Amino acid sequence: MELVIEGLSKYFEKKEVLRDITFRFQKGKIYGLLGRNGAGKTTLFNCLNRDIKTDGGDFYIDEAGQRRETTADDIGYVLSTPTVPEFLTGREFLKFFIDINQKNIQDLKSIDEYFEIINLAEEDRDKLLKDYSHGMKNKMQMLVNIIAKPHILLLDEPLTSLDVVVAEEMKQLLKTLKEDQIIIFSTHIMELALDLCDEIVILNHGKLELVDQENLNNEEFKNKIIDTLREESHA
Ligand SMILES: Nc1ncnc2c1ncn2[C@@H]1O[C@H](COP(=O)(O)OP(=O)(O)OP(=O)(O)O)[C@@H](O)[C@H]1O
Repeated sequence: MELVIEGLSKYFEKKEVLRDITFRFQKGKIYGLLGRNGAGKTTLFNCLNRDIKTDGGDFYIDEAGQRRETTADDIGYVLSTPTVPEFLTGREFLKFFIDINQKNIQDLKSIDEYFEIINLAEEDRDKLLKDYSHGMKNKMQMLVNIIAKPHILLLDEPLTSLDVVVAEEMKQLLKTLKEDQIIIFSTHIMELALDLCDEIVILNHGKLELVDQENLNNEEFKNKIIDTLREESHA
């Protein structure tokens, strides 16, 4: 399975944020999406999630040469600012999510087993989501996406608010998920991208560009990424 983007463009008034983007993302890989502030990473995710309209181009799923449109079920989107129904407890939210998605969930587990995946303390499971910390809400968002296992997982700066232990657990979890999914992960943290991702993709001048790792060691690769990102500031 591949997510194919062809000639995608997006303007905000006269500002061209995404410029004729063409790229193929492959199943089984975690892609680190790097770009400077305002480069258009969130805009790209919003387009792929159909939250905003594109101004040109197309994207679709290619399954063994068969082209099909993406559906809402294909895509999971974890926002940097988590949005959860604040009036529900963690347990009520999970139960509701599982109830409405039951037919699509493989290997259904108990609610508490799901909480164990994200190491949410027992005392927090019956608290209202409005009283969860930013990191805890983020973990809940990650968890529903882990349960639903969409074909394409878009993660917009998801680990930034997690403490080091949880971030490490999430990284390991993402590595186990990637086999069946395309994971696109935007981050400003270069070490995280290098550590977690199979490919590094830079959003530069409104275009997506794969950074070829060749035989570079981590330090050289890092410098190459910074050089590419720096070039944009002179554009
Ligand atoms: N709804 C909108 N209306 C007008 N301009 C917008 C809108 N959304 C985003 N932009 C502009 O599009 C550009 C890209 O923004 P976007 O949020 O996609 O960047 P980003 O790469 O995610 O940035 P960051 O890393 O800082 O989060 C910015 O110049 C931003 O001001």
